[in-house]
Amino acid sequence: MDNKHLWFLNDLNPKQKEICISDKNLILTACPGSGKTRTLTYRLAFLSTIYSASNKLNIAITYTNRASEEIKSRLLSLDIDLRNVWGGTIHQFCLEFIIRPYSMYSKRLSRGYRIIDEFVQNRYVNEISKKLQIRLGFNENPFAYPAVVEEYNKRLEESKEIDFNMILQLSHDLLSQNDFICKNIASLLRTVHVDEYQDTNELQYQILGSIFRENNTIRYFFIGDTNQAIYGGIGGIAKNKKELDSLFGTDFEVDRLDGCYRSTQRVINFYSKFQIDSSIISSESELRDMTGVITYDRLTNKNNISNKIAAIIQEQLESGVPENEICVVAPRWWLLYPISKTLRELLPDVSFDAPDVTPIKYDPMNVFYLISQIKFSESGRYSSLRKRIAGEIISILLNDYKLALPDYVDCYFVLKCINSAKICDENGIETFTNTVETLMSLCKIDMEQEIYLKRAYIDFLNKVNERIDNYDLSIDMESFNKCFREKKGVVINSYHGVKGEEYTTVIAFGLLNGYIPYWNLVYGDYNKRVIETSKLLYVVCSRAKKNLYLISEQGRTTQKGEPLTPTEELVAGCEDFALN
Ligand SMILES: Nc1ncnc2c1ncn2[C@@H]1O[C@H](COP(=O)(O)OP(=O)(O)OP(=O)(O)O)[C@@H](O)[C@H]1O
Repeated sequence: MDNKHLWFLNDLNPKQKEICISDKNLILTACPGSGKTRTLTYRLAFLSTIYSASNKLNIAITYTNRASEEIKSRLLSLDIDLRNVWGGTIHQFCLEFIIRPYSMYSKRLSRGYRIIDEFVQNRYVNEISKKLQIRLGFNENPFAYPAVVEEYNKRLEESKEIDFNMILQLSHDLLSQNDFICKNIASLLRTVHVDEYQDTNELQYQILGSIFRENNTIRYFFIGDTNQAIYGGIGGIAKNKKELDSLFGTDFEVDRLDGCYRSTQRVINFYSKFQIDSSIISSESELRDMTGVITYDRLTNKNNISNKIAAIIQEQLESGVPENEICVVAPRWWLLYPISKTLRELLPDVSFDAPDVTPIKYDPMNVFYLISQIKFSESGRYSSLRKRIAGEIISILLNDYKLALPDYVDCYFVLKCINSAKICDENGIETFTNTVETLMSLCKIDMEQEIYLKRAYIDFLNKVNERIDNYDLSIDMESFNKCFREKKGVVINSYHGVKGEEYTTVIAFGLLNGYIPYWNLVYGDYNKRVIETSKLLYVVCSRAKKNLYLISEQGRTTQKGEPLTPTEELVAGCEDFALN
């Protein structure tokens, strides 16, 4: 391969480059900002370039859709052909490579299935608990009751439904009972990269291991940071070399990246106080020696929090920080929604990339969500994305619902049907129902006969109507278009949602016992509490390049009216640090 095609490798430091072109099975650990994502992206670019004539796939499994979209857009900006690159979450991998192509080998899936979302799951669980006369307490997990689990599973099986978690279990079952499936999938792959591997759960490791054992020429890369393992509560584990060697039946190399290209040394020194496996991190950033701002505010009252944050944003913008380099974070979405609204009112000239309460909730595995995404997003733009979504709609109708579609139905046909459906400016729901009816009729699908598809449609409409009622939303087209509009500006997101991202200025509020750590840890094992809380603080604070504004606001209370107090681990971390 001519070196000029690999020009992008010059953007890496020698260690990153060595890892990028390595042909070993590797566990790569590194501190925040050390270039894990950059190295992973460039490795995909490298593999795609040197094996451009091969169909074998280079897989990147990411924790979130946002992360995989980020990697794909970085690859596109490097002008890399994405044909032999696949990126997505482990659930998407299982659906695309295991469940859809091999559902006929599963008793549970062979007659068709639909994936239910949280809305339907909650409805079922509430109905079942009521029927079984179980009164659920605040925050109580209904699945802790075996009778609920039994009834719930029975109900899903009867109605040919599966939930999100079952995707993994059913994939695992398909692989463990059918060696040929593992072999077939293994023959398609060249490399598998698992980003944020510290958040991988046991079942996910087993799925990946069983594919690898059928073809040990696949190269596996596990990339992560154990200090950022914030999903331990839902089963995330960073397996060590010995465990991975034994599961994959191979010899993994362990390597690490050092140096942080993101933050000032001062920010690093601050967040290092929350490190679990202590190691010294040096700044390699151009900002290295800058002082920036690190403050901790325990005096602002919750009623004044929007004014306080608006003033910080204003000051940052005036000092030249661009909008998209400022981020406001909180531990819970319900804390963020009201702030987004008031910040927009207080700063009408500023754009926000903020959570909006919209009629349609993100649910990319639902065929009706995908139909609405095409109908309500701008039609002239992102033609390759729209084509991909149309392909996904066909795949769900064929594979999940087991429908027979006429031969002429392809991506272009689906797009044409959806685009041609009548728009009703004052009524997004009517526009949506027109669209579904047009598409189904032109694809010769009789919804009255397809009861499972019909049920999914009704559930989708019910959810939209419920959101409109609960949040008092408008039903005009603008309200629906807003669901899919690309957002730009000051980012407003949750602590977990900003993992992997970076901003010049991070403003974090809601740093209170009960929110971080959450109640289950406040009353649980003390050591566990300290570890989990420190990891979350580490993740949040390490997003900042230069400025960090931390706020434990006053005036918030428990449901019983007890005042919430500042997060203890943060108070201790700030004690001997020279704050501004
Ligand atoms: N060799 C390098 N030279 C210059 N900048 C770099 C280099 N490597 C990484 N960076 C920059 O450092 C920043 C952090 O990189 P990246 O996001 O890949 O880190 P990370 O290890 O994935 O961080 P985190 O663990 O927090 O997600 C990015 O802005 C990236 O472009």
